[in-house]
Amino acid sequence: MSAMRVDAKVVMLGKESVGKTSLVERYVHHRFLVGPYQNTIGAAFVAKPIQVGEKVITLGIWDTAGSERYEAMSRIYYRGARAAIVCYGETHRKLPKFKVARSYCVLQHCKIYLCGTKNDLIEGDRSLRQIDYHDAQDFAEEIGAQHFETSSKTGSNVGEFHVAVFVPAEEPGVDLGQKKDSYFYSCCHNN
Ligand SMILES: Nc1nc2c(ncn2[C@@H]2O[C@H](COP(=O)(O)OP(=O)(O)OP(=O)(O)O)[C@@H](O)[C@H]2O)c(=O)[nH]1
Repeated sequence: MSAMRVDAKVVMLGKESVGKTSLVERYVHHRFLVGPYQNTIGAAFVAKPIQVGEKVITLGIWDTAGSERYEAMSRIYYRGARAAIVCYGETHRKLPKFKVARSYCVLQHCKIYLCGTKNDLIEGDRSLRQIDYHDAQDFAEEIGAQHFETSSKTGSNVGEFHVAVFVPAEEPGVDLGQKKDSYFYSCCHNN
C-alpha cells in the first residue's frame, strides 16, 4: 500500500472540549454530530482532497487531543504544520496560554489562527459569552494570529466545501471562490 501524499498539514490545537473535532467534522463532512461528548485520545487524522483549478490537493488535518495528559504528544503532531488552528470556546473561561500559542507561531512556515468556537450558543444567549471578542482580538494580535469566531453547529465562518482551497504561492490566479472571510479558507492561503 502506498503512503498518502499530504500537500499541506493543518493541526488543530486547544484545550479539551473546546470543539476541535466538531470543527473538523463540519469542515470535512459538513455535519454536526450530536450525542455525548467523546474526548479525542492522542490525535485523529483526516485527509481532505480539494480541487484547486485543475489540480487535486490533499490537506492533512491532525485533530489533537485537548486533555493536558496528551500535551507532550501533541507537539509531535504540529511539527511541520503549515497552519496551526488554536481553538478556544467562546463560552469557556479561558483563552489558550500565551506561552504555548506563541511556541506554535515560531514554527517555520506555520501560520497561526485563533479560532473562537460555539458562537451559536452566544447568538442564542449573549450572557453565555465568557471571552470578550476584543480581548480575543488583542490576544490574536499579540501572538501574530488571525482571529475568527465560528460555530460548527451552524457552520458559521467555518468555510464551505468550495471555498476551502489551498493555493500554493506559485499558483496565483486560481479561482478562490467568493467567501474569503472563513478561517479554513484563510489558513489554507498564503495571502
Ligand atoms: N452548540 C455547540 N456545541 C458545540 C460546538 N462545537 C462543539 N460543541 C460541543 O462541545 C463538545 C466538545 O466538542 P468536541 O468537538 O468533541 O471538542 P474537542 O475540542 O475535540 O475535545 P477533545 O477531544 O477533548 O480535545 C461536544 O459536546 C460538542 O457537541 C458548536 O459549534 N456549537
